[in-house]
Amino acid sequence: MTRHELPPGLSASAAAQGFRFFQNPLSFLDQCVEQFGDLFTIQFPGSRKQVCLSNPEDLKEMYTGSPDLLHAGEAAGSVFSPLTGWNCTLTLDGEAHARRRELVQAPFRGGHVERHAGAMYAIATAAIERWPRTGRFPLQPQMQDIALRIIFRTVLGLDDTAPGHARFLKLISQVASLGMGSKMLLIPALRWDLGPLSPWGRIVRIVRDTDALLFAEIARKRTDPNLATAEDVLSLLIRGEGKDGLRLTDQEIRDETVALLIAGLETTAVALTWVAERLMALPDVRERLRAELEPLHSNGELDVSRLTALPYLDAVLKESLRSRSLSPICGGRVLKAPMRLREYELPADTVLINSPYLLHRRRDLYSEPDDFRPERFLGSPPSAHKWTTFGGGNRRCLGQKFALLELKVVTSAMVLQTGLELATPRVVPKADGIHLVPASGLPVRRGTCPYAKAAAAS
Ligand code: HEM
Repeated sequence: MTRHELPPGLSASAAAQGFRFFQNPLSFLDQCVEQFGDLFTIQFPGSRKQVCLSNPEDLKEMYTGSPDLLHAGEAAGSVFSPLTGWNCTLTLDGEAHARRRELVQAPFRGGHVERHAGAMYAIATAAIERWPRTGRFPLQPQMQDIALRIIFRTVLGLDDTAPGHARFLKLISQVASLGMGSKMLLIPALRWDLGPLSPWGRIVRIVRDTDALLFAEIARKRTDPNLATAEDVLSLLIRGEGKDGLRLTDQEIRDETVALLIAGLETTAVALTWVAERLMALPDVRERLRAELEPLHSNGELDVSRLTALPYLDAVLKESLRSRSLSPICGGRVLKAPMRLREYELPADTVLINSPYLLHRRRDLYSEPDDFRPERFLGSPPSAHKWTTFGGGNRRCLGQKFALLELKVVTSAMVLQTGLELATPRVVPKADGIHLVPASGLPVRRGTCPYAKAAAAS
């Protein structure tokens, strides 16, 4: 029997659900799954009803369904459009999305991405050198700094020698953290520009200032004699040509760049922090990883071109991304027509969301899910709808290859260069905007590192 009905959900008001979710998203989701099973409905203030999926069969339907029925751009745009606009890969849908994605994906394909490995390694090793030698310090801001400098260099083609680089770095880090952290983006009713001191007014001005720098950089690059050979993403977007022969306008390049900053900066920084946490908490894993890296490391130099071939490093990262989900929920799709899912006929305008947190902890998919076991992924890559860190289907993360390379390079630099130790007995995840981050920024201290000693002695 077909029913036009949503799966069950909490009877609390949207405001109460929103409050509880932002207080503690994990216990909110745990309670829902315990009460209703792996398909339930939630609602937050000012937003549509959301059906939360964490079963691989349901996720397959969502990720492989028709892009005309399932609008991911509309879902993303309802949150991010104040920063990105509605005309970029992240917020477009249908044919326009497919055409744009083809163009913007080119710099993130194999071949292009690997060329950034050397720069990523140089940035990571220089940053690690600057970490405090004594005492406790929070690791998360350090990882944010590395991810920021990597994106500045590889996406914008800029480094510390660029005029005004410090202000540019500050602004893009503010835009990226707004994208991931601001409740005003998640709750449109809070968006009131009451001047530069009001919370939304501040955001509007940060975006305006960043735009001025981005447009100036696009104009500079267009006349740069090195444009034809430059490998940074911005230059490739300027040079890029779609199948229809069309090129991106300055406004479109600006929107795509902001979308890449929002999608790619905080995500990678948080992932790096959790990988570091796992390695500090699990010395056996760390030592096995160090042994795998050793043959690639001589005279203080690492052969980064061989990192992508290391099976244990790859498995450690995938297991870290499984066991420490960056976002409790992600990947919204707005239904443009009713959709059948199990015994439900979901009405148009419902939003489907994925909970990687719930999916990646399913006992029927991952035995003893609380254990950290990279071996799960050794020789058997994660299957599409059972491991959804990067989403799926036609909206799968466009920067996945880039992100995994960055995780591999920075993690290797960290394992080889430092003997980092946890400076807190218990690491608790806490919600920060749409991300789960270690509480207190993950306090750490430097310990001893055999490789650092060898380098100092030689
Ligand atoms: C560990 C790091 C990262 C994680 C976990 C991550 C995760 C995701 C997820 C879950 C989605 C939504 C997919 C869906 O709805 O099916 C997404 C989309 C996207 N990501 Fe990433 N991401 C990461 C890094 C990056 C980086 C480094 C970039 C680029 C610099 C990037 C660019 C994008 C873009 C442009 C989209 C939108 C794709 C589209 O709608 O067609 N991401 N990412």
